[in-house]
Amino acid sequence: MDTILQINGLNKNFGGVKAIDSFNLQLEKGKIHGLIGPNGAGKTTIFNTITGIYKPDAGEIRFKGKDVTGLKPFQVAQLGVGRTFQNIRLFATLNVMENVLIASNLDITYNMLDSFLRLPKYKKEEKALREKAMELLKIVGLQDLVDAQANSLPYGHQRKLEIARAVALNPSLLLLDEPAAGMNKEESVELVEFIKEIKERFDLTVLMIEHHMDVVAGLCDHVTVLNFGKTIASGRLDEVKNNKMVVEAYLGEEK
Ligand SMILES: Nc1ncnc2c1ncn2[C@@H]1O[C@H](COP(=O)(O)OP(=O)(O)OP(=O)(O)O)[C@@H](O)[C@H]1O
Repeated sequence: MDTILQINGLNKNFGGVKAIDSFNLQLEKGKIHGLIGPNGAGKTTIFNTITGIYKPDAGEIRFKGKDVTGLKPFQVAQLGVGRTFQNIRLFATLNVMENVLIASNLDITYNMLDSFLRLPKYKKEEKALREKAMELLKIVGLQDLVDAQANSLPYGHQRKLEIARAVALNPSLLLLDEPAAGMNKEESVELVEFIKEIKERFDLTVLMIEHHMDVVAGLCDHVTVLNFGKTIASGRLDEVKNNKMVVEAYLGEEK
């Protein structure tokens, strides 16, 4: 197996709160892994630590074999880790195509002069970026809305646009923070198909935080269940969902 992300003994405290307590994870390339658990369990803190927003107090994060612990967010992104946020972060007043192109622009190799003189290198790369953006927008089903302002889109479309934007950066690992939040049943069924499609098409490995168990069941090969920063179970969803600690901590809340 080819491990893409390896986390060993990760700790993060906020004052007296152990937000992450001795967290370990081994994520194999091409898998979809779920992080689940009740509110405040430490899931988003794990994402923020992987992506360099927080420095861990202890532990190690290796991405594709490289130690990335404590790197800056832009360095982690450049190495191939893309993410979305729990609260959607789009450029609200830019249109759909512009939102995707802005992300793609982190990937360009032409320089200011190429761009100013509109030299062939600039034109060629711009064309390729637009084509990829359009392809992504087709997969998301937003191809007819390229000129629509991001904040005019319905919520479900904004979530999909945010994922398209993260994928435009060419990540190999995609972190999705509650992609189905606020979606109705029909939208979350569509989302499951959409995530499967982009995973195959762009050869992604996915780590996702999700509260909708139908979405987790539809996508995740494995899940890790957290409570108060600690891993209380891990395995396939059907294996862990009847675990006593899990039922008490989280799934029990839904019954
Ligand atoms: N920047 C911060 N400063 C202080 N405490 C924080 C900070 N970020 C998170 N925490 C605390 O760390 C713990 C874990 O929070 P975190 O947001 O990671 O949980 P979560 O599992 O993502 O929850 P949710 O499902 O509600 O998003 C909580 O007790 C939270 O209050």
